[in-house]
Amino acid sequence: MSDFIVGITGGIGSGKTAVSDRFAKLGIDIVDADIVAREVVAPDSQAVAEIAAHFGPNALLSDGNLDRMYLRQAVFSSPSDKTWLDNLLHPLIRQQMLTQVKQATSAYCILSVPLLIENQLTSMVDRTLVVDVDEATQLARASSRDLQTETQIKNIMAHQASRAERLSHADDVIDNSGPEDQLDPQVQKLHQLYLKLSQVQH
Ligand SMILES: CC(C)(COP(=O)(O)OP(=O)(O)OC[C@H]1O[C@@H](n2cnc3c(N)ncnc32)[C@H](O)[C@@H]1O)[C@@H](O)C(=O)NCCC(=O)NCCS
Ligand SMILES: Nc1ncnc2c1ncn2[C@@H]1O[C@H](COP(=O)(O)OP(=O)(O)OP(=O)(O)O)[C@@H](O)[C@H]1O
Repeated sequence: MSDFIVGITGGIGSGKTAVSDRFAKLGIDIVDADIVAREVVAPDSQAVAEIAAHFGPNALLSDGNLDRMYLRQAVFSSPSDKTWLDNLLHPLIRQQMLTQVKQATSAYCILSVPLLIENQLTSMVDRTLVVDVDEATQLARASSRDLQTETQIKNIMAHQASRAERLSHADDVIDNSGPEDQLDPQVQKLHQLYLKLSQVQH
């Protein structure tokens, strides 16, 4: 198991995946909460059965997978449904992230979690790295990627920590306001730092 865990966080569309892909290229093991969140709702899982019972058959596609568009619409317009889904999934996601972190073997490992601050998960990590862009950039990038309207993205952002709140928890910050290749030197620099810190930890 890697002894040193770096948590990456950032709002929707901030560039967490673009950053963690670069650490992965350097040989660092990545545990990604968005991927884990999909694993815990595999077709035929207990969680999917509970979701179908709560939201009705429209919440599932004919192949047994979640209808993610339907659910996104449902939970981000109904606080009680969002709380219900979060209460079901967040403990499962947390458990599965812990299992995957234990399997990591690289010098340090990365835990990428959109809701690291919101769900008070900073105690799971040794260091918090925030991927930072302004809200207008988040909106533009997330809406062009996900084919969601800016109103939908704004609504999701309203359920996440503010930029200032997130930055107040940061040990390190990556500025992703420029073109993607400006991430490379920032990731390289932090990689060297994390290699050093993980050695001190031993
Ligand atoms: C509602 C669902 C089905 C919509 O699926 P969809 O494919 O449209 O979104 P996806 O999972 O790719 O999430 C995209 C982004 O939305 C944001 N987001 C997702 N869920 C939440 C949430 N409960 N609260 C705040 N932001 C959220 C995150 O920034 C995330 O990166 C899905 O987001 C979900 O299962 N959410 C509950 C689990 C969760 O909290 N996941 C995110 C962090 S672990
Ligand atoms: N510096 C950049 N310049 C232009 N586009 C970018 C940049 N960084 C990321 N993107 C694009 O913006 C979108 C969001 O980036 P990415 O998926 O890495 O964010 P994320 O934080 O993982 O998002 P989410 O939390 O929504 O999953 C993607 O389509 C990505 O290709």
